[in-house]
Amino acid sequence: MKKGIETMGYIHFKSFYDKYPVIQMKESNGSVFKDTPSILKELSRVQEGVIVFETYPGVDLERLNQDIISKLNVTKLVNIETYAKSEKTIDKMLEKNLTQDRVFGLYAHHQIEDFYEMDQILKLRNDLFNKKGLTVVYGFGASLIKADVLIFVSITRWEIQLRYRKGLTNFQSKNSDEDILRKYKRGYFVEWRVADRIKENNIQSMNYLIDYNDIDHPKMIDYIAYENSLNQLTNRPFRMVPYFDPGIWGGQWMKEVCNLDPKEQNYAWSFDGVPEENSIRLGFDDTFIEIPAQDLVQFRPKELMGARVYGRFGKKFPIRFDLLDTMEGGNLSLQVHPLTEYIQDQFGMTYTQDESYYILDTKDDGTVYLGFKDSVSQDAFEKDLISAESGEKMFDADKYVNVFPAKKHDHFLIPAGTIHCSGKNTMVLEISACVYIFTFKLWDWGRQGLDGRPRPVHLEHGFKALQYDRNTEWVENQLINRIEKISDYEEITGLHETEFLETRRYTFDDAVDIKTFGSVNMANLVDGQKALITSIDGSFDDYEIHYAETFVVPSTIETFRVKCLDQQGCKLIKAHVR
Ligand SMILES: O=P(O)(O)OC[C@H]1O[C@](O)(CO)[C@@H](O)[C@@H]1O
Repeated sequence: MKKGIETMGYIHFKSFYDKYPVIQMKESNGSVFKDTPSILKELSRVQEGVIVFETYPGVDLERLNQDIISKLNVTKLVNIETYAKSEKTIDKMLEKNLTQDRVFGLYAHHQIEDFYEMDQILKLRNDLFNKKGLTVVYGFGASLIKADVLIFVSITRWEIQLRYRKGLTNFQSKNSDEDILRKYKRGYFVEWRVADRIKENNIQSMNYLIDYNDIDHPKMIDYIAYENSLNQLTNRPFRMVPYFDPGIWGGQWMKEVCNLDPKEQNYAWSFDGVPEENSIRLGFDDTFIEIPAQDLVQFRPKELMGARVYGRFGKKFPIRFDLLDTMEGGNLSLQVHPLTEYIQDQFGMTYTQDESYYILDTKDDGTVYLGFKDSVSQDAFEKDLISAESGEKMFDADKYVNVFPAKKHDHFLIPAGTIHCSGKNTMVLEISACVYIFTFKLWDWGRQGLDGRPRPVHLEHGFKALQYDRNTEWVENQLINRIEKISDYEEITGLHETEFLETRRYTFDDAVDIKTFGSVNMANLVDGQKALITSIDGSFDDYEIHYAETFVVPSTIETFRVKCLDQQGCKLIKAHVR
């Protein structure tokens, strides 16, 4: 270790991990407004007609009104949300989607019109028709009124989740103190689906987008700059902004490797490869605009993912990378994911949560629980879990489930239906299908969640998913280090034949050329301090990535070159859709 560099011992170099990646945009004819005065100057040019602020659920309407709208020369102001159906009517309408469960619902197919008293909206449309002066309509659903100037006011899913924790309510709900899981469920299964449909239906008419993630510093771009940025992103590698969250089993590794706050108790998850949850920072000179990465999936699906993948998955991004840190932490819950037919029938999701654990690091006793031991009695197993859930006794997981030692660079494949969890002292890079909330916890080791309540266990769902024939021999043969050598530097490491992702690992100390196979690729530098991604045909600028960082390569790039910038050599793992 070099003198003067402080480490906790998980890495022998100073981490270059970038927590706030900004993707620098090249010049466009579009405009960027980097603070409130410049937004006001631009919008004040509109003196007649209707400005519509279509706000994503979770945007602070009071502040929007106070800091921006009230500073315009408004003749008539309409908060569209005052025309929404009552809380009771909406709750009744959503009963089937929200269910009684704390976690799982049914994807909503509603449109924004379903949430509004449409006869009153029609009347409002008539009242506003040809009105003199400036009318401003704002709120979730404001685009029900035809705009002369349409502004999307955007915040990211992670920002919404942080606001839920501070008391943000769901749309038309007085649920400030409600269980966070239920608020998230309402967002995930209903509101975000409806909000993304509004974007889908109105993107062609959008004039500006306000990035309202930082409530004190709104920023804005016009449609040309926005469109041009999406185009640029489909032609270059990029990273999404990661976020980190503590958990009951969380560890200490990411603190050091990802440059996080050492005073936090732990970090469990990092999501950095989930467009629905992560964001992208678009760099314009000395400022940036943060947009949900989902915008790129929604508005450039074919270029981003490739025609073949788009044809198969539509506007759903299929690959997920995330980090699970149990170093000096605890075991994840013992869990299983639904089979495809079950997730389709019960929840309305089209494909399932197939997973894999790529091991980034372990302590000497790092483990992965995977598959059943031989001759397990299903009856005894279920009875023991049921009595463990009722608190009668602890569940003896080791009696039923294989526990395999895990070491750096092992790859464990976890097709849906396989009982599993990462043990403590194991640092996992999860490489999975991009479905991420359909986890049926079976046993949580008798502990409480960080909120002091037991975390939700779903035995009934879990029992329907478990595949009892996945025993020790089957797991050893099918799921652990199924490495196929392609060349001196390239190997296929998975996933299992029932999973639609293929993963390839590259070991190199100079440079490698990596094919994308007509699919979007997601990759992570799993060894080496840094590497440079370069274009073979000069179509994009060099892009530096660092140890443990995840990045995306759009399908438009057929082959990319990665140069190792570490004398000790590099390893990179990437996934594409088969
Ligand atoms: O349920 P636990 O114990 O928090 O496990 C970690 C979770 O994170 C995921 O890996 C990703 O969401 C799930 O598969 C899993 O439920």
